[in-house]
This record gives sequence, structure tokens and C-alpha cells, in this order.
Amino acid sequence: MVSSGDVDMRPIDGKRSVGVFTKRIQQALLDDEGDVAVHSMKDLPTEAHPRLRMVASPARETVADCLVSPRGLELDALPNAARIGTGSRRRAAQLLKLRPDLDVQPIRGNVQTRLQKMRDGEYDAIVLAAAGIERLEMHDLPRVELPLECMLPAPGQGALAIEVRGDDADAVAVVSQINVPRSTACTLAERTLLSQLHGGCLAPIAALGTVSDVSAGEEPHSVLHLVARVLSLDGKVCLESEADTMLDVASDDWQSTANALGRQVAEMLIDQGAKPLIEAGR
Ligand SMILES: NCc1[nH]cc(CCC(=O)O)c1CC(=O)O
Repeated sequence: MVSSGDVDMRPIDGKRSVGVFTKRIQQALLDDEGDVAVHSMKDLPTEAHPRLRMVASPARETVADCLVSPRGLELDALPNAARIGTGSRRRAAQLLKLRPDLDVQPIRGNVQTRLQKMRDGEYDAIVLAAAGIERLEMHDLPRVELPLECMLPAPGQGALAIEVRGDDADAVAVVSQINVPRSTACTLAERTLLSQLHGGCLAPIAALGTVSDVSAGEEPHSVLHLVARVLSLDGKVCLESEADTMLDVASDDWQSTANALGRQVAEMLIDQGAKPLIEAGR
């Protein structure tokens, strides 16, 4: 299906940008044109649709972002004042934090459109999610993966969100079976953080949840870790917080554990002064 995010080339702005990649597909579900919708988690607004239910998120793809350029240069090898295409304030701010000389310019459209603009010489490099490149099977694309410590991903990046109609009991039962609770726990924490910060999809907010297994010297258990950043648009201010919690996906309340972690890290960022940075990005 073609969404408005694929065809709308106007610069992104607050209200119009909510759900541009997902609305058309949700409408198809509501109109019974299909029974199962597959979205990129990061495109799905944090506020759930009243008649739809996100029932599964399968194993997550690579979460990192990539720097894509005709010669596949590393970030520090780009020439001075290189022109970088990205409409994402999160990506722009994190790039400028490391390379204040860069000339970051807006870019719109789907992955193919963006690549064409780069090949046409409009940009020296663009930033794309590794997951999108992998899903489109563009294995030969010249690119380098940006390390997570220099480019923390968007909440939900690399994950899929599978939605069905809430009253479609068969679809709920069948599709729930492909859910991977560990993936869901991570993205739940990230998305709760995002909604707590009232960041919307445009704010310079990055977050990454990860699950790891602990066994050394203690009862084996899993830990959910969440790290998040809020930046000024020019990258000169970068707040960062992290926390972790025990996670037991066999328990009844693992979802509230993930939500609580998201709220906790959001509160820590607010205490550091995140609100004015987020307001400035509106
Ligand atoms: N902004 C559009 C978008 N939505 C999801 C992806 C692919 C990555 C993913 O599924 O998380 C992309 C392209 C990109 O960010 O490079």
C-alpha cells in the first residue's frame, strides 16, 4: 500500500506528520480490506487506535542507523561542511553533536526516493535505519553502521508492529503467537518513555531498550535496560539517562515492568531539564 509518508514531499511538521506511514494501512484494516497490518514500530503513534490492537512484535532487526554515501565513508571521513540529508531532529542533533560543521538539510520520501536524491548529488550522505536497508535487501548499498553511542536509535526502530481489529478474536489469537515478548518489552519501555515526554514523532529523543541474561553467581534472570537521550536541535546539549529492572516475561505483569522503566527514565530526563529542549523542538 502507498501511504502519505511515501508520497508527501513537503517538509515535515508537527500535526500533519503523526501517523503518515500508518494511517492508510490502519484504514484498510477498519474497512475490512485486510485483517492484519504490518507497520514499522517507530512509525506507529504511541496513542493506540480505539478499534485496533497491536498484538505482536516479532524478533527485532538491527536497531542502528547507517551513514549512506556514494563511497561509504565513515562519519569522521566526511569532508568539512558536508551536506547531510535527514528530516529527523534526533539524527540531526546527534550528528551535529559530533560534527558541528556538517550542513544538515531536510529530506523526505521513502528510502528509494532518498537514495535517488543522494545519487543526484543533492546530498553528500544520508542517514537511514539499518533495518529498512536490510528489509529492502539492499545489501550492496555503500554504508557504515553508526555506533550506538554516537547515534542512539528512535524509539521502536528496527521492530515491527502487527495490528489487527480489536474485535477480531481469531486474528488476535493467531497473530499473538508470533509475538516475541523480549522485543515487545524493549519497545514498550521506549514508547512509554516517548509518550511520557510528550515528544511526538519529531522531537530529538532517542531511546534503546535491551534485554540481557544474567546467570553468573546468582539465580538466572533477565534484565531490561533502557538508555535514552534528549538533545537540543544543534546537538550542543545532550541529556542522557539509563536504568534497568528485572524482567520475567513468564510473569503476568512484565508489561507494567517495562512501562515503569520507561516512566522512570523519562522522569530522570525531565529532572535534568528535558522539557524545555522538547518544547524548543516543536
Ligand atoms: N522514517 C521512515 C521509516 N520508518 C521505518 C523505517 C525503517 C526502519 C525501521 O523499520 O525501524 C524508516 C526509514 C528510516 O528511518 O531510515
